[in-house]
Amino acid sequence: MDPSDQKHFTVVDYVIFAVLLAASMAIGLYYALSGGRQRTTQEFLMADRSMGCLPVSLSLIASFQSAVAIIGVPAEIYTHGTQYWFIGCAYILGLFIPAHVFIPVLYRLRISSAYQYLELRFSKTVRICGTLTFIFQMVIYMGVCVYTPAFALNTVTGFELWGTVLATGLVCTLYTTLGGLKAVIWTDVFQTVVMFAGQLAVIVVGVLRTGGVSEVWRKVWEGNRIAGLDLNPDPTERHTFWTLGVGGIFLMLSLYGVNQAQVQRYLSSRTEKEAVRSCYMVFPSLQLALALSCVMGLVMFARYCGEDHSDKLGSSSRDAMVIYFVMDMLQGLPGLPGLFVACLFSAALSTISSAFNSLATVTMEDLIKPHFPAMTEARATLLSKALAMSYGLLCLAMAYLTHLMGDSVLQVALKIFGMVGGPILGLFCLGMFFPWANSIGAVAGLGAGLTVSFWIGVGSIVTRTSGVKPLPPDCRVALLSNDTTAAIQTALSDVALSRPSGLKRFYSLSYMWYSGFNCFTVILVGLIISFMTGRKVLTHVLSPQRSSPPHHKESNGQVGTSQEETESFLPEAPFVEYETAV
Ligand SMILES: O=C(O)CCCC[C@@H]1SC[C@@H]2NC(=O)N[C@@H]21
Ligand code: NA
Repeated sequence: MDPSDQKHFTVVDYVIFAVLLAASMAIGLYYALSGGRQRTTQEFLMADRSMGCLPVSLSLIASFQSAVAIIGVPAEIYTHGTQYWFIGCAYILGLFIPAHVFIPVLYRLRISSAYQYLELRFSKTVRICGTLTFIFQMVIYMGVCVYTPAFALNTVTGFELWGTVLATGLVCTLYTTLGGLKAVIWTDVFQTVVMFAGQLAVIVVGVLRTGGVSEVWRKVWEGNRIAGLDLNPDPTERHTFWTLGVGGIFLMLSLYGVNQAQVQRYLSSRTEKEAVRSCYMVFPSLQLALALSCVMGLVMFARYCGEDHSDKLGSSSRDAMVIYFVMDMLQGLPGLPGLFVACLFSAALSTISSAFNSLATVTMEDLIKPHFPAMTEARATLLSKALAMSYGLLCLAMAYLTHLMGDSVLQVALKIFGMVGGPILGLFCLGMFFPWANSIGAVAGLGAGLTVSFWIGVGSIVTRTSGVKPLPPDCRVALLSNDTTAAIQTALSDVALSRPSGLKRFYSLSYMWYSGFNCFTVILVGLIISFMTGRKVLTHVLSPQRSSPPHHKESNGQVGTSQEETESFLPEAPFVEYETAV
């Protein structure tokens, strides 16, 4: 991109960005110096289980609404139209099921790591497998989240790339390490507000500069960006109501039902009711977040009518074009470009800090504490902080790796969730809904699920055949009579989608089905292996009906549940050993 076209920042913009980092830092310091001063893991990792539903719900949004969505969704809408908006239909069951199935089971166990459930239900091995899979998923996802805003900004504005990544990563690591989960949740609240404000500013200015609402509507309507209800049942069709509205439910369950970052927020709520309420409160905010990013894509389309600006942006993807659009809109309005940069980094920081903290929690609870039961609270807290710091640095390394991935960032993130989050969801479903599943079946199921998911995922990258054709690129085309446009569309679609067959068809499964498909693979294989290896029938499973396990008052008034108390809560009924199936 030639320097003359680069959009520059005024001093005000840099100041606003610095204020964002400073405010986040201040919140971190406040929680490092107040309350219990982060001296126990209960406080550092679980916020003393004292949180209310408002901060928890905003923090739940912030955890999986990163710069990837802020940049990737408008690029998606600009290129392919509003079909993606139907993922909003998945939020209904995608939040209702976590609120009434996953939260009751996990909250009553008074655990810190979601994967402790897997040991209680299956075995320590299954727990370790779940934890390692989660760590793998979040480390890659973190890299994408750190890299996205820095790369996009650098392409368009010359904003110092690695300096930004470093500044963001270090500030985030610091306040997460100093202030623990309380700081992470309250910075999430602050950053979510900044995130919405930034997107709203771009939309308002964009609409005003593109001739007003009616003009924008006319252009997006004639640019056939307003998608109808596409009920095409073909699972290889990238975005349809089924892949987004139904496949998206499994994506949501893998994130809002069993992902440690979200489970930890439910567990940090002061009561189970608060946790359920926070889950309900996510719904409107998530719909708002989705609407803002979709509308931003529509305004961008109305502004550029699908023209290709690669001459200005060089080879960079549509993602970078979103930043180009924002700078084009906000140029000359001092402070607004800075607000949008703050919005972008708020989205990134709030996701990364949640990832650090949840990674430190599971590493501590699942991988370290079981081997050092006698470790003192002080040492455990110090170690947790060291872990948060080291994950922070690892994340910077992952950012560089992202540099090497292709694809639109939204697609990369959603594929990661589908490929890795899907099998973990399958593991929890196997445990909660299938009493006759046993540990061997669980491990085998997870292994099969991950194998199949990477087979499809890698296969789809290698055989990138049906590269989805964007809709007609230009408004002018759309201004033709509808049947001409339809004729062009048909011609395009016939040529583009040379119907893949056999294995190629398998590879071209929509990535929005990865979560559901992999979840079912784990369950299916898990059940088959369980039947083959002799069934242990649980007379009752850890289900919502059960009362909470016994717990005792610690000396400092804290409520705790010791390991033996949890075990006493376990289905103590004797396992019934069946003859191994012939
Ligand atoms: O924004 C990201 O970091 C990842 C992309 C969005 C992840 C999923 S999509 C469904 C749900 N809605 C969100 O805003 N985030 C999650
Ligand atoms: Na975020």
